[in-house]
Amino acid sequence: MPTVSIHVVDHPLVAHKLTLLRDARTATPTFRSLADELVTLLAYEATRNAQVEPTTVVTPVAEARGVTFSGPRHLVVPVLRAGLGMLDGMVRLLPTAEVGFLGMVRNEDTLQASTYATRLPEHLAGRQCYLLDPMLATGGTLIAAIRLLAERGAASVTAVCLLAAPEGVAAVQEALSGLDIPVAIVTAAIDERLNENGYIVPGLGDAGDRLYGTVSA
Ligand SMILES: O=P(O)(O)OC[C@H]1O[C@H](OP(=O)(O)OP(=O)(O)O)[C@H](O)[C@@H]1O
Ligand SMILES: O=c1cc[nH]c(=O)[nH]1
Ligand SMILES: [Mg+2]
Repeated sequence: MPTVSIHVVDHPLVAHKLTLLRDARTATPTFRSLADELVTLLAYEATRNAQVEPTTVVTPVAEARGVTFSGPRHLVVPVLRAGLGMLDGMVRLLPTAEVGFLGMVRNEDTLQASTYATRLPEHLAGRQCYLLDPMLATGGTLIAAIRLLAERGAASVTAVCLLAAPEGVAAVQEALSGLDIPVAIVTAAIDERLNENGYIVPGLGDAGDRLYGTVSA
């Protein structure tokens, strides 16, 4: 099995909301709501391999067999800034998860990602981790973020993205092929390509700017 698996969520609800999100006429308040709704839909797929163990509960009628999450608590890590717009949508489905933070920014001239803030547990042994970042463009940001979680002992990393570029997916697969933990990317779509500025085409523009109403220099 390849280290990095890719899951494109093929569902009319996802496609409909993604189309509205892409539209340049969609203003910040609606963009935020759509991103939030989309993440909750993607979270359903992203948590498919959540570890569970058998349990029993007593219904008003009889005992029922079921399952409950097992192992240490899930860790959800939004990559600031834009990933923060995905946090509520994710923890809506994983309310018991711990939340860590990674601040990363891509230099728009060199397209190199750098880390400016880290607030994560030191040791992640046995923990299933979920990284939130709406855009997988060159892949530099995601590669660095996944490596950091793996170095701290994460049992698995699932990246939830709204959009990915084929170049970024290939870069992540190549860079992380030697990693000894499962890595998954769950996305609403893989677009055509990157443009000369490292933006996803057709994409949705700058996710951070659209979420927070800022304008890039
Ligand atoms: O795959 P890459 O080429 O590394 O690019 C993707 C990164 O770029 C964007 O963040 P940005 O640097 O714009 O920071 P922001 O979230 O603060 O806007 C995006 O949210 C990703 O983190
Ligand atoms: O298309 C892109 C690429 C990187 N970051 C974004 O916000 N959008
Ligand atoms: Mg940005």
